[in-house]
Amino acid sequence: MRGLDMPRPTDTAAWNELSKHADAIRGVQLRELFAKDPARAQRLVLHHDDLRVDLSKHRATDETLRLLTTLAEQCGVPAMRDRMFAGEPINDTEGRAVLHVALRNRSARPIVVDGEDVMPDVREVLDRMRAFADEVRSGALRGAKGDRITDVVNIGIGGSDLGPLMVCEALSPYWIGGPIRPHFVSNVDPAHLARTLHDLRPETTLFVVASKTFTTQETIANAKAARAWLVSALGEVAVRSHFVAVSTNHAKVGEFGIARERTFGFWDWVGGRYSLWSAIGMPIALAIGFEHFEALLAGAHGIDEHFRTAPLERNVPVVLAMLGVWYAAFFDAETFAVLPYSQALHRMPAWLQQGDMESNGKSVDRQSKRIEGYTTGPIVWGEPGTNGQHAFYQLLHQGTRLVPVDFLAPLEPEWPRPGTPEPLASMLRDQHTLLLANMIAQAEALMVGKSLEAVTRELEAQGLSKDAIDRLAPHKVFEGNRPSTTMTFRRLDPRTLGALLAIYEHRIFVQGVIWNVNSFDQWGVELGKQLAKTIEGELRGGPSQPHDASTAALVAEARSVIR
Ligand SMILES: O=P(O)(O)OC[C@H]1O[C@H](O)[C@H](O)[C@@H](O)[C@@H]1O
Repeated sequence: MRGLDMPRPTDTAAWNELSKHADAIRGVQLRELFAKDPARAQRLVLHHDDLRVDLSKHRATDETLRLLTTLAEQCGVPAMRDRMFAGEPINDTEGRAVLHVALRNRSARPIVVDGEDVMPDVREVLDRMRAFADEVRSGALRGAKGDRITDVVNIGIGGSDLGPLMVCEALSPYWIGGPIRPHFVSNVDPAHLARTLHDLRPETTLFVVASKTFTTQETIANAKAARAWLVSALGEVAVRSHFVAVSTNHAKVGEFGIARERTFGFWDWVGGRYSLWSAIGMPIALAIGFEHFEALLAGAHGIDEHFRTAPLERNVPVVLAMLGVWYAAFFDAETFAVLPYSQALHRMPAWLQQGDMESNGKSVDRQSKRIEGYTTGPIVWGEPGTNGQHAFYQLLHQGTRLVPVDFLAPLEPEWPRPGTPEPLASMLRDQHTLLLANMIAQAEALMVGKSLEAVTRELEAQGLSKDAIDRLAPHKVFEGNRPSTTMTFRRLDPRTLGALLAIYEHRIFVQGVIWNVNSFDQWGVELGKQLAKTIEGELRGGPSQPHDASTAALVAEARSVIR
């Protein structure tokens, strides 16, 4: 066995047992489990700080959870987790350590990569971020014409966009009315940049060019255009005071013209999709203030410690991961929906899509063999409640596919804020009550369903004929038995948000170990980038390249309209 070789899940004894157990449980209704054992509502709940994770509505018994924990052990989850924390190069196709946990390590524990503690460097960058964020927020550091900076535009894509964007949206009560408004430009579609700049003034705008590699086509194109916008208004000299960079590639940043003292670094052991905790979090620190950014880190660190030390059967990310494996392996679940009942978390599904699908969307295992006999990462999707209810919940309730879902909600509303006048304040509070009622009801409806008898009785009471009832009733039946996790917490503050996000990151990690894939490379994004370069050349008038007939026709059509 090579260093990182882990057993294929299907070769373990636990998988075999789970497979038999799944056959036995498939016909069991959650309603029956609750009727027989109401105490599961208390027993199958995990806690971390004020986070309550209700697992009782899963198609799982104590025996299921025991077997899933055994599978985690037999697949080497604890060993791999310890290797990650120990700074070993577990991203073996790129020969890199995986240490986003070091970025939020609030303890005095050193974290060593290649014999060197990385914590002093981490702390140094955090100190520089603090100093910079404080100076911009206080107005000590101003624009080229002496104006206060009021707007920060993050230019980045993928991991250099989704994390900070999602966090800034989630924590908007911490910046609305404050000194800095954050904006995010990611798409190479010029509309994204142009529309964002339309409402901004160059004198008061700071650009954060965020790119781990500083070679990403979209980011460099947007950064160059933003620079042209600034220079045409304020001259070349303004670039110094209106641009900062976040990157691991200092040489490329220098070529772009951003000085070293305006560059905030990170390291190749930070994966792009795990980087919001690094200097990639600069727009967060600028918008909400460094102390709140630190609270976010502290929340994530709390989960890191829990993940590292809690027994597997009480370990929140481990149990959540294993339930995901359970449905994918034995219930043909192809997707996984994240449904935050919190408008603030509306970009969380998008962030998680990159985190999960770029990490575990693989079909070759750690032994470089094509994966056979099981599926890997699910399709991740979701929208905030209650919007989703009026869009796709039909399929969740009555579709032919099983979709495990995570419901998430803060019990306290973020609005009204202090000072909101009545009667608006009580109306907003009341809306939050409606929001929670909907979430709890949806989880109940998915699980309990509605039987043919109940539907028939209802239709009879409405006076429908027997014929009409026979025709209509089956359409109104809800099978139920559809599983969900419900995660509730007191408030969506930076600390709780940090904890939530870290849970999902480690969930991805654990599933990657079970499925025996390297969750930390992303070769699957390369081919499209490579082909786009060739086609770009053709669209710009370069010689035609060999393509299939469909691609060649599209290239020809696009060429005919491009000036
Ligand atoms: O931060 P950058 O180097 O600009 O990379 C931005 C993104 O681009 C790539 O396509 C990767 O798939 C992502 O993992 C990454 O987050």
